[in-house]
Amino acid sequence: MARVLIVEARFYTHLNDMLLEGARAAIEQAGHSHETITVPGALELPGAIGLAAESGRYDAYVAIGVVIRGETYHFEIVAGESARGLMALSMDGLAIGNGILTTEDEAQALTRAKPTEKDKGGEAAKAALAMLALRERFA
Ligand SMILES: Nc1c(NC[C@H](O)[C@H](O)[C@H](O)CO)[nH]c(=O)[nH]c1=O
Ligand SMILES: CC(=O)[C@@H](O)COP(=O)(O)O
Repeated sequence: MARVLIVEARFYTHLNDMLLEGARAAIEQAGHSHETITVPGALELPGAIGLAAESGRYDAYVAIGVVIRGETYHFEIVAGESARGLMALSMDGLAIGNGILTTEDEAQALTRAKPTEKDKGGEAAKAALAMLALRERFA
């Protein structure tokens, strides 16, 4: 049984709850255990996963968050840098699923967050588990 850490940027509570539901269901259906920690925003996700990885307690990580375009260039920073940070951690060998939605509006985010629709939380959890399986295969 793998130990999966879900790291959630709690910026849009109602959307996060749906992403979390999907991620937890996917991990449980695969027979693994999970814990969840919360950070303020998507920019904190890579740093939090990096800190958690140093503990050696977890086998895989799922990053959950929602970034919705506003009026300024801030969207590009938050969306791009959070993904870049996760990618850097992946290249260091961590098994990570990226469940950060980056959308134009709330309607796009809602469709993607709902477990009964695009289920991006579940998709990210499955990606993390797939990367863990690959790591074990090449160990
Ligand atoms: N605008 C969004 C943010 N912004 C906050 C940053 O992620 C960060 O917490 C802040 O700059 C302090 O370091 N975060 C989201 O998750 N979603 C957004 O739409
Ligand atoms: C991530 C964003 O773009 C957003 O939340 C910030 O909005 P704004 O650009 O209107 O300050």
